[in-house]
Amino acid sequence: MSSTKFAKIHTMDIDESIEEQGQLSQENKKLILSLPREKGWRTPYIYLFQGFWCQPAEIQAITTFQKHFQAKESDVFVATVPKSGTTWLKALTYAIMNRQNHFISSKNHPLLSFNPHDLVPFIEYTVYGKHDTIPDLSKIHEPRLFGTHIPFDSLSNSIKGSNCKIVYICRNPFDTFISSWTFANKIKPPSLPTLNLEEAFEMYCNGLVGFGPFWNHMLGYWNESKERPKNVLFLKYEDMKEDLKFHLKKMAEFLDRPFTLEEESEGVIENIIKLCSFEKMKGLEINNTGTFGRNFENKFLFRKGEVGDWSNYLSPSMVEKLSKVIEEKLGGSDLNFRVK
Ligand SMILES: Nc1ncnc2c1ncn2[C@@H]1O[C@H](COP(=O)(O)OS(=O)(=O)O)[C@@H](OP(=O)(O)O)[C@H]1O
Repeated sequence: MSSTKFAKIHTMDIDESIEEQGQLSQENKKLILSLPREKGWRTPYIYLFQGFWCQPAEIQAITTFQKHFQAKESDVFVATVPKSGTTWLKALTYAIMNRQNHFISSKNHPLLSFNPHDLVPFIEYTVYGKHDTIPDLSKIHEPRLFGTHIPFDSLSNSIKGSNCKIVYICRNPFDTFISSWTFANKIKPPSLPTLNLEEAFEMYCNGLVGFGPFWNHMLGYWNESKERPKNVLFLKYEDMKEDLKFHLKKMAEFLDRPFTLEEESEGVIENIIKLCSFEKMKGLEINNTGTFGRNFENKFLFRKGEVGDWSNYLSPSMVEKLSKVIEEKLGGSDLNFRVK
């Protein structure tokens, strides 16, 4: 594997978050300087890169990933809109994929001692984001499981051209917004002021949010799931909440690991549901003490886990405005959401 040298940048001409987020190569610094930027949610700025908004360190990780990642046919990606059920979907996918080696009812199941983000690492944070050399992925046990928030169009060509599987989840934009806003204020550096609800809401409605606009993110995977249903499975948080058993069976079939009749009669599906439930995961020691990604506390990943909590925050005029945005941006597709 080749290695890339990342030079430490000592300038104030981009923004301080670049220094905070780590080292950038000269090439990436030049690239970032050329991009449109706007105020960020938990970094001073976010940058418009390949049609979506993200932070400098993410841009560097994504460009390295795009250049170097070689997909394998057996790879599985858990792709998500941030704050739409990523942690839950990673846990469910891991449990399904590994149930021959890790029995769901085992007291030593990895999901009892590791946060799902450690078991299914993010491409743009953990796999490429923390390295100043290109990571050697050749020794990872197959099938490899990765997570990502990267929009479909920006996945590496090797993924788009391969037979690997992508499980995607999104969530109604009202709850996704509240989850994103509360999370951003919990994990932002103390140097940044608290982001108020109204300001964050305007940014969200204008598409200015990490990996947004959210409508483009959803439509990219939605369209691909229709074109290549064997490769992209499109899920919604609300549907999973409503009937998880049905969706677990769908996921297992999509991942070529259907539940056998014996497994069904032994209650394997119900045990996966319990193992990955909000209450179970929130109660684990690892999820109260550990950290993930860039040292964010695991406990912030588990807030309420409900459909409809937005109604405790948004005014009628905000609801009207976001409904209009959703209609305008997604109305032409047959993609819609249950919001309560
Ligand atoms: N097991 C389980 N079941 C149902 N819901 C769950 C579960 N785990 C996390 N959550 C809720 O998901 C929201 C966090 O979203 P993500 O996991 O996508 O966050 S992240 O993008 O990975 O940071 C966040 O939603 P809100 O509670 O509405 O903020 C979490 O509470």
